[in-house]
Amino acid sequence: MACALLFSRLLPISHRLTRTSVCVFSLFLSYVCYCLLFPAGTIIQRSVDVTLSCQRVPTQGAKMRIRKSLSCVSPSDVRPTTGEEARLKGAQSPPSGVQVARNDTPSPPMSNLKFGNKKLPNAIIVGVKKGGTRAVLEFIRIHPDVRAAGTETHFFDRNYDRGLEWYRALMPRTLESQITMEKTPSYFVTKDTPHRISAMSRDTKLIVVVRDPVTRAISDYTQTLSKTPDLPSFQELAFRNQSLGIVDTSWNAIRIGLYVLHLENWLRYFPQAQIHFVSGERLITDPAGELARVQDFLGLKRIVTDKHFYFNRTKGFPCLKKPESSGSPRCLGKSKGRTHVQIDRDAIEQLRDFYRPFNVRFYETVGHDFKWE
Ligand SMILES: Nc1ncnc2c1ncn2[C@@H]1O[C@H](COP(=O)(O)OS(=O)(=O)O)[C@@H](OP(=O)(O)O)[C@H]1O
Repeated sequence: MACALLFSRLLPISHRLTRTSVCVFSLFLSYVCYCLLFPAGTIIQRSVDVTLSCQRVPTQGAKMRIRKSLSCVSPSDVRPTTGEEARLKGAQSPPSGVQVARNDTPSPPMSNLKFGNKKLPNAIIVGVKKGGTRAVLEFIRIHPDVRAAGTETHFFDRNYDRGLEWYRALMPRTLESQITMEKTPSYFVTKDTPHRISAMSRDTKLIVVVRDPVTRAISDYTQTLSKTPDLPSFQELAFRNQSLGIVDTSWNAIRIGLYVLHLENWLRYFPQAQIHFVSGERLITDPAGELARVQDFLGLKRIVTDKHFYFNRTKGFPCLKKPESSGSPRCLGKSKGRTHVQIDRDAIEQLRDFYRPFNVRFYETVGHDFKWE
């Protein structure tokens, strides 16, 4: 418009052009100036680019929708990203040509998102040796909210000096909703273990699988004999003087069965409500019933039920229809459910007499009669 006014002033007045022709000429000059300042097609081309960028991205599924929104952002929309967005970007890189501001905050690796983190156990099967601890662990770990260390860690009795991080590293990865478990049966009879577990966490839930101490001692002896064939006889180890009925309580196979004495040590550090006792006998006759109580104790939904078990006649024990690690039925290994060494009746009766008062005290303390007679 300024060009047009200037031009009209320069025209000789004598030409006496009409007002209308000046206006038309001014408009023409305005158009020429405009075209010189803004090359043709610039605005049109840009708007086409943005439209194509959005159309190229498929729109099925949530991830695709997120990608679409990223690819369609205008530069003014670009801003530092939140952790969640950064993770999404890790999975889906933005399309070429779209500049997205980088977030320098490291996002968790995808492996963490997929498998969770290694956590110290929330619940530990602390005993007793030969009580049925492996069966309880294998049965409870088919629950989707339970993950367990496969092998016995012996952290609180043999490896305590290695530190909690060493222990944590042995644990499986768990999601926030899952609980971590391990089993080491020797914990129950190790003096230092209760206070060490309580130092890790006073909230740790404890499970003890108990079994008739006489049968347990024979099972223990059978296992040792399988590894040490020249072992003295059961009676020689169990009694200081069998004719007088004096039992050798220094022999581990006998000592472990004095449940009430070991329990007293645990009760100095943990309230009884935090210790759950599984009957080793009922674990064989009614695994689903015992597992229902274990799930209740752990605050889990009752998912492991009688549908998960079948009785294997050859093995003579309940087995899993579908264990955690595979889709086929599975019984516990050969070392679980062995034929016991024959022990004479008198020795068994003497041991029953020996254990009776300890058993009664144990029943009274835990408020349950296990009927070991
Ligand atoms: N379903 C099933 N299958 C096989 N075995 C079963 C099962 N349920 C309980 N049990 C009993 O578990 C006993 C072994 O106990 P533990 O696993 O605690 O032994 S160990 O301390 O880990 O060595 C083992 O003891 P033994 O019979 O003396 O071998 C079994 O009686």
